Amino acid sequence: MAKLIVEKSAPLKGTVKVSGAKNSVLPIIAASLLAQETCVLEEIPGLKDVEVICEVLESIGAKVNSSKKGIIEIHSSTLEHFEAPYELIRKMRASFLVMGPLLARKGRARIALPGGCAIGTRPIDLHLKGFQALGARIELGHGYVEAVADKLIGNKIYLDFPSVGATENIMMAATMAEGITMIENAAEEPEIVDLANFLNSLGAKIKGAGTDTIKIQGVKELKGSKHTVIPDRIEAGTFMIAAAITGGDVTILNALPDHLKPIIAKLRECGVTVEEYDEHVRVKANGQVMATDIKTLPYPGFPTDMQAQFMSLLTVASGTSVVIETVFENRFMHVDELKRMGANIKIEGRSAVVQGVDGLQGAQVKATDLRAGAALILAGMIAEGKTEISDIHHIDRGYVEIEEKLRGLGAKITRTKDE
Ligand SMILES: CC(=O)N[C@H]1[C@@H](OP(=O)(O)OP(=O)(O)OC[C@H]2O[C@@H](n3ccc(=O)[nH]c3=O)[C@H](O)[C@@H]2O)O[C@H](CO)[C@@H](O)[C@@H]1O
Ligand SMILES: C=C(OP(=O)(O)O)C(=O)O
Repeated sequence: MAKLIVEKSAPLKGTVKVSGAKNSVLPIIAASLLAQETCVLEEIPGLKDVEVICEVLESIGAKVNSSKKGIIEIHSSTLEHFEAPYELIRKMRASFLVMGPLLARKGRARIALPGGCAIGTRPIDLHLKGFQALGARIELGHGYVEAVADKLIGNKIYLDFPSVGATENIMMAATMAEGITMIENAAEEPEIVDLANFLNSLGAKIKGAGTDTIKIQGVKELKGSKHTVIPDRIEAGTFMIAAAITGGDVTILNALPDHLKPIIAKLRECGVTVEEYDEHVRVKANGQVMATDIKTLPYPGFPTDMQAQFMSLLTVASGTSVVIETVFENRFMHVDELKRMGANIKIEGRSAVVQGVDGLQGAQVKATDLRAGAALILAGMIAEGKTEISDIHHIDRGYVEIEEKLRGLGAKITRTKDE
């Protein structure tokens, strides 16, 4: 299997451009199933996950044209099937996001249960609770969940936790339900706002996205539209840490400071300079990084998807940091790998206590999940010697041309070919 080889690099310098957001594009592609006319999506990142969701759409009967780089055209006027098989759901949990649109379009959806993954058990109870509240009957069996509804009817739905996926799935299902749906304790992530903006461009009537209460007035039909996906705030955050950890000075283009508030605040607490502009940020290191504490929370709190990368930075900070993971119950898989590189980290329940060390050493390590993989690249750039990262298919799920982009900033990183 291919590996990434990372060597100790000079301070990163220069400019890098962030791609469209993975976590926006996946629900938006799923939402295209709701449209009777063509949808044209722009700023599409060339990611493995995007290929998988397009395969899911095609398996349902949508026509997907991705011949132009960065643009996808989707035609969903006729949908032949209402089922997404295990082979596709297994590849990517976010495939489950086709359930809401299929239920709205076909009155029926049969989707393989996604199951857990390296970062937690990741149940879908809140998605199902929402569909039931809209009038769907839910049946579970043989590893599949089936939802059926002659007609969806708007309702008030309170989410026990502001789940991103549940908010998206319910919002999509409700676009064509009869009457008004209110989602309370909804997720407030920028990707929810992007999805709502896309749905509204198709003719949906959604208000309040980006707050904890989303109101959806059902409409009869959705048309087509053209939409540009927002920048990936997690990719931007990863480059920000890359600048900070190597003692560099990097300008990150296509990065919205408004979406990066907790990352900017925490980097400043570490003593790093962050300059904010309309659509870019500049990150400049100022010598030794200082320890700080982090607690992951739903947006606008510190994102769980940046926890592993920030921890890499804290491994070499002066002093002791505490990192608390509250969103996923098992998102510390990178800790053992960082410890193999000489980090001093102790896990106590949902907290990791990171005692800064003078330096890291290169080692053979494994990307246990997407962001764990990104964290190891960051650690590899400051470690003495060579770091060899295996299982990099996880990294390719969420980062476009990561080694080319980092090399453009002066990093020493190469990919070995598949054996
Ligand atoms: C494709 C995508 O957008 N992925 C993101 C999305 O994942 P995803 O949408 O899966 O994350 P959720 O916000 O749903 O999950 C947050 C927490 O809620 C729990 N939960 C969720 C649904 C449910 O029905 N029941 C339940 O208990 C989960 O197990 C987890 O502990 O948001 C996460 C939290 O910001 C990010 O880490 C992921 O990168
Ligand atoms: C956890 C992540 O993604 P997904 O929900 O697609 O697994 C992530 O992007 O870090």
